[in-house]
Amino acid sequence: MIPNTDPITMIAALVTVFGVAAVVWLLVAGGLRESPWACLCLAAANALLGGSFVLHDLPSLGGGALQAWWSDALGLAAFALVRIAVPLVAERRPPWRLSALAVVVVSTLATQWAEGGISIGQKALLYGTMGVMSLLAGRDAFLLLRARGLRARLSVLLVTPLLVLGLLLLARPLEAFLAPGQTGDLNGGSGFNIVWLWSALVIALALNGTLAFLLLLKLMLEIQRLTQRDPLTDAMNRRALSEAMDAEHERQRRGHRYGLVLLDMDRFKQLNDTLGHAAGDAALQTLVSVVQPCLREVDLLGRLGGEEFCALLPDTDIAGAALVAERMRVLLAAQSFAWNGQSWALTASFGIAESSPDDPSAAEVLRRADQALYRAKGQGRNVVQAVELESPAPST
Ligand SMILES: Nc1nc2c(ncn2[C@@H]2O[C@H](COP(=O)(O)OP(=O)(O)OP(=O)(O)O)[C@@H](O)[C@H]2O)c(=O)[nH]1
Repeated sequence: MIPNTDPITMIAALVTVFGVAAVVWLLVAGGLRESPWACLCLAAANALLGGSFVLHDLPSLGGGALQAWWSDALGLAAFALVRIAVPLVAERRPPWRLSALAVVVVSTLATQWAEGGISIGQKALLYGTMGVMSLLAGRDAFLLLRARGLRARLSVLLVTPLLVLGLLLLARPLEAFLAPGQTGDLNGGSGFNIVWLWSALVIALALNGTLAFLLLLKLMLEIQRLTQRDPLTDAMNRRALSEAMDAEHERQRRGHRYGLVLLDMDRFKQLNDTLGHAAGDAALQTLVSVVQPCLREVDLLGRLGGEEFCALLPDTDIAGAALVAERMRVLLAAQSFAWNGQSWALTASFGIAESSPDDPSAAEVLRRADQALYRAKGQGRNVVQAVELESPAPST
């Protein structure tokens, strides 16, 4: 049951919520330094929404159509900012031109009407645009959450405040059209207005919560990336790859063999000494960009340290690993690498191994691949080598 509250009290509560949220977003923008533009947009959106309600309710301004129009225009600009903020959280280009155009066009058209009194058409245009912007922000947030790997149901749940708010905004002109003159202004204490204000209050809180969650999710994924990725090459780091190898070794108990391709850049120290450390870093990035496309989506590439990398190939035998390694070797040797006008032939040596049910752990498979790599280096580098599994001793 919705309590029968005085609309002025409800509006005061809404203004307080928007005011507090604006301050919190400002503090987050300044203190966290994460997605500052998105946070500033959200601070401004909350401030504008609060301002919109204050303007709506301040009798000292004399009321009238123009004051009401200003109040709605601030609300419109606030929704444009929410629409812009969602892609900004994901560091994507926001549709700011379209949103600004919508604000300018709709405000201009609405001013014309405001001069002759607020019409149902004006309401439909203003609230309709706000509602559509809220729905579009909800859609963008949904796509963002899905792209970050969240399940569809959870994503829908999280963006529900934006969608409900969109529908709530669309309900106002519809209600004005269905019952003209019945409810009119928000200050009127009609049942519809009270329900609308209560819903707006709850959704204002939920909306800010959703947007804060988007930011938190981004931070969590960033932390996860930092703990699992090598910062220079963006390949997996040694610990993450080793965990993936252990998991794959477990899967082997259910009959899934896997292959390893261990690769080590040739004469990397010489490259560093001749062209400099920065050139060495660029060469490592080039190596990853060349070998990564040789892998399937299920394969994983990790940097074990220095100029040594390892590719984990699930459901792959030694022949498959040899094919992948040879493709990598040929592509890398064909890659032209130059630093400050000086070209350098990039090559790598490869050691491959296939898991066996007799291997006690993934470390044993890696040890064989390392043996093979050592052999490849001994054979003059830029070659692929394998170490055959030792066949069990014949029983006597
Ligand atoms: N630029 C750069 N150099 C690194 C990095 N990590 C390790 N190194 C350097 O990589 C070099 C590795 O040298 P070595 O282990 O002798 O290997 P190599 O010169 O490639 O010799 P071979 O493997 O036998 O062909 C060392 O000079 C390290 O300082 C890095 O992240 N960036």
